Amino acid sequence: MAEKSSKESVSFSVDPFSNERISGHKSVATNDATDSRSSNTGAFGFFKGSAFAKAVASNTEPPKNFNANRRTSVSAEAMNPNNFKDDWKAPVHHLTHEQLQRLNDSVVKNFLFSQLDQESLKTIIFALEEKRVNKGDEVIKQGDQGDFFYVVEKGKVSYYVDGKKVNDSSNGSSFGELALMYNSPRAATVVAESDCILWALDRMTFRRILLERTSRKRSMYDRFLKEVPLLKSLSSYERSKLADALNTENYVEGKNIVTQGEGGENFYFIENGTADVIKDGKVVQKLRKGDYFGELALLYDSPRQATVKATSSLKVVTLGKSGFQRLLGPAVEVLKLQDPTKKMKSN
Ligand SMILES: Nc1ncnc2c1ncn2[C@@H]1O[C@@H]2COP(=O)(O)O[C@H]2[C@H]1O
Repeated sequence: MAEKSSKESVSFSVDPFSNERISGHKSVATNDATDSRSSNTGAFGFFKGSAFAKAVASNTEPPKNFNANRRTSVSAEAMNPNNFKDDWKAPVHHLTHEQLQRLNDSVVKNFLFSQLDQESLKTIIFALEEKRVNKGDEVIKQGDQGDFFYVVEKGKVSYYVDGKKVNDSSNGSSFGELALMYNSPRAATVVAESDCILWALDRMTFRRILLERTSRKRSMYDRFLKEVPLLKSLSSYERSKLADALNTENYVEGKNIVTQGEGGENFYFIENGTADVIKDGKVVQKLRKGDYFGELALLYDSPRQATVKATSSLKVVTLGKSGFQRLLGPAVEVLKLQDPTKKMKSN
């Protein structure tokens, strides 16, 4: 297919309090490779210092040749992102300052975007398109071809497979990745349970920027998650969504992972190695592969109730607060029932 190169002028010199739209104006196809983009970080004082501000206001070059509406045939794409053709262009949408503010406050905080480099984050931000749907609207129909991946800014959606409700999700969740990842028909119907604000990301931008990470994480954590007793009640799809949110950390023997009295942001599973749980200077529990810790601070918004120290070289899988509340599903009830501080009191 003959591809045109494009040139777009991305002007960031807008009044942050105006409703003026910010972005590359929708791509204008020309054969001129020169770039008239300018950036003005001053306009982004609102998001000062954040990864979001840096991504949005960065001077670095967005991918060349943005093109809003190109649709690549499914069969032409390989699963391996390295095999993508290099003439890809992400769409660039106009975003108001108010939209950017909302993205900054919610969607961009999603773990899916948290470890992206600045350039990728910027591409994603401007490729996102706001979609408002009403209660009862069908956002995705099972069996259809996949076009967009969605992140829920606000509202609740339900998932139906063969007419039967399988689960639901709300603020901060995402859906519609399967058909884009596997070039398969939509695996479920997605219906808005309330009026919703969604952000849609086109399939090619999803594949170019999020596919590899998502596939890698899902396959990397799948075997381990299947073996964690706490997660036995999760479906394989719920385990996949959980895997998206996980990260790995390594500690040397003797290092504290969490410290009694401090605040807590993460929940941990031990992937390899051993650790001691130490409360008021006394070892109260020994942990090994498949065990978890760090749940109490997140369940009750309390300081860490004990210190956890690596007693060998230790590899842990971490889950942040928002994922913890959203992705552990029925396992959260199990965590509450198994609260070790309650067990200690009743002993
Ligand atoms: N149990 C489930 N099985 C399949 N898809 C699900 C399930 N729960 C939620 N979904 C989401 O529903 C989406 C429908 O479109 P996709 O198949 O692209 O991706 C699917 C998932 O993101």
